[in-house]
Amino acid sequence: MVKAVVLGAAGGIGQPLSLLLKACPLVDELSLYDVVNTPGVTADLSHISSIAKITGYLSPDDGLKKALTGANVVVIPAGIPRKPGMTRDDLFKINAGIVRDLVQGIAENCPKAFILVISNPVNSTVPIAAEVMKKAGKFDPKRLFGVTTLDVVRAETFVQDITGEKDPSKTVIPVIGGHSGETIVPLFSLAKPKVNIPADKLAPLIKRVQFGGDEVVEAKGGAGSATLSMAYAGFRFAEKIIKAMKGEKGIVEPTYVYLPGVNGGDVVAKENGVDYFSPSGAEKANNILSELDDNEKELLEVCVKGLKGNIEKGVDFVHNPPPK
Ligand SMILES: NC(=O)C1=CN([C@@H]2O[C@H](COP(=O)(O)OP(=O)(O)OC[C@H]3O[C@@H](n4cnc5c(N)ncnc54)[C@H](O)[C@@H]3O)[C@@H](O)[C@H]2O)C=CC1
Ligand SMILES: O=C([O-])CC(=O)C(=O)O
Repeated sequence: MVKAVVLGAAGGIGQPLSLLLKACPLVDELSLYDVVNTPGVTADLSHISSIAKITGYLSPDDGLKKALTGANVVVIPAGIPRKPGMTRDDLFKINAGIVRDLVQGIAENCPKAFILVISNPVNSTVPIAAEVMKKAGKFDPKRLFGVTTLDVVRAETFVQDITGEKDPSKTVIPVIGGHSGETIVPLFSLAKPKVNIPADKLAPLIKRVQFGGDEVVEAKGGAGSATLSMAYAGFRFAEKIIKAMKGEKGIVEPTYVYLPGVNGGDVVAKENGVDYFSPSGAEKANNILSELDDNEKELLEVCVKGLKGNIEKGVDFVHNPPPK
């Protein structure tokens, strides 16, 4: 029995993500929660003739509790998106508190659920979620994920200009690190099947993956950031988690996790000097750092420097919250 919950379900990501989950035959029950507009989104999706039974709640009258009770997968796209000129870290002030409070709800109502954090800045909101779960004595690092799948999807898509591959999703590109600018490290040298990227095209390709989010933010001109591609990516990751829950083996997908608590993660943590990082797989933190080429090693150094500050900021927020 799979009960999936979307927190922030009425938003730009929340709506199409809820649509994909509603249509997914692996989901038995789907519960939506938002502070606005959940009844309308729920009524609309409820007319779709798929397996998932759908319910929707607003914040009053224990809405969060009702949505979360019995959940085993919770996806969180709640929070404000960027406008042109902003960094993801600029969202911290508002989104940190939103994620903290929603994860507190998870700790109280469905502590064993898999938690998939989409809300930015992911580099900090995942440590926030971990600290909230730790404080509640409910933290299981194998059940908390920062969703970085959009970076993988972008790497697959953008490299197609070079490979000419008909189906870009058939080229597997590990993307490690975090989820903002230079903390995103695509590893084109480890692409499967191998890709030959001309020297003059590699740096712009890497930059495009790292700053792909900005491309959408600029194009939307103040109306938000990636929503549809994010819903696709969020669903792709959620579906893999559901398949793993149902016993499927061999699933490999980069995702931002608390390394010391995941299989093989302690080695990756020690080598990088950071506790939160996206290694190359969710089920097992494959240590591929020794396989990087010299350029990728340099990118990784820059990544780790950026990540350290983002992680500390998230951890500190839970233990020393700013005055309300
Ligand atoms: N991880 C990733 O790769 C990506 C992350 N994002 C992030 O996802 C987040 C959401 O983006 P959009 O859907 O475009 O924003 P949006 O503004 O369209 O939707 C956010 C939704 O969250 C709801 N919300 C706000 N506070 C809430 C609370 N306390 N409880 C429940 N719901 C609450 C809002 O009412 C709204 O419906 C942003 O922080 C954005 O930066 C966006 C794209 C990619
Ligand atoms: O760029 C943003 O703010 C949204 C995001 O995380 C992305 O599209 O990768």
